[in-house]
Amino acid sequence: MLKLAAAIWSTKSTYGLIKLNWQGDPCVPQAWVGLNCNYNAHGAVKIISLDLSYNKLTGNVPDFLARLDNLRILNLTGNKFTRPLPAELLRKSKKGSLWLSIEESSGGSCLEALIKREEDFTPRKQQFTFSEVVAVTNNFQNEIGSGGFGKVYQGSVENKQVAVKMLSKSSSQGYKEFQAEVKLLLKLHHKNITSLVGYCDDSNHKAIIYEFMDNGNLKKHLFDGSPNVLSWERRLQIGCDAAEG
Ligand SMILES: Nc1ncnc2c1ncn2[C@@H]1O[C@H](COP(=O)(O)OP(=O)(O)OP(=O)(O)O)[C@@H](O)[C@H]1O
Repeated sequence: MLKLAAAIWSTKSTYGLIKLNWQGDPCVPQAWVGLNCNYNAHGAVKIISLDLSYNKLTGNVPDFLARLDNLRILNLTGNKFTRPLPAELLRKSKKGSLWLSIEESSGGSCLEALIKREEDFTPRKQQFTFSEVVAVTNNFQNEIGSGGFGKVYQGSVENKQVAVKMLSKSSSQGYKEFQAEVKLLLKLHHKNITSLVGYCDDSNHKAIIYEFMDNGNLKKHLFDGSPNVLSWERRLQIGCDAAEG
């Protein structure tokens, strides 16, 4: 455990590959691991995901992995660990607080697994007709911005503020990107990712409806030209939160 912590500190990086000194197994002195971590208020490292896959690791899966409170994704696939796995790891995985991959046959990436898990939980109607979009935006009354897809309008769905992005025919991002964004957001939910409220995929009109984000465009708050520019600590935290999402 100590060696893992030391290795992580030495990278001074929140993402990447590090070399791990695997204690207690002379056959496998080092392993390449992918990790994603950030820091708590006291500067201590919090590991969110750990990818130990395909490192030919043997022996017991260390108990301390179950004590990493922030760990959400643990990929142990493609090793030769002794069974059973630590009971606490299995309990967390069963409870849903940890995505654990151990079998090669389970296949797929962590992202695919997370999406799969969401698919099991979220079947609800999110498709809107164009006339519903017209009603949601009060006939496109309030344009709040424009981006890669086209114009963005403010609206409301069931008394909740929403932002409606209309895919314009001249947009730099086409129907493929539109479909990819909708498909992904339908399945993926994370506190740091703006959630999808719905979409419209009529033959002539395409729209994506998101939850409304107050306080304007983040870009304005991040750059020095802003009158209320945020502190560097705050900006770094926002960067880490966005990357986590
Ligand atoms: N969910 C939202 N809540 C509030 N305002 C939003 C929301 N989404 C977009 N906007 C507004 O619309 C503007 C354009 O957003 P949009 O995401 O289309 O452009 P972008 O940031 O250039 O991204 P991209 O090029 O990937 O589409 C934003 O700057 C913002 O003012």
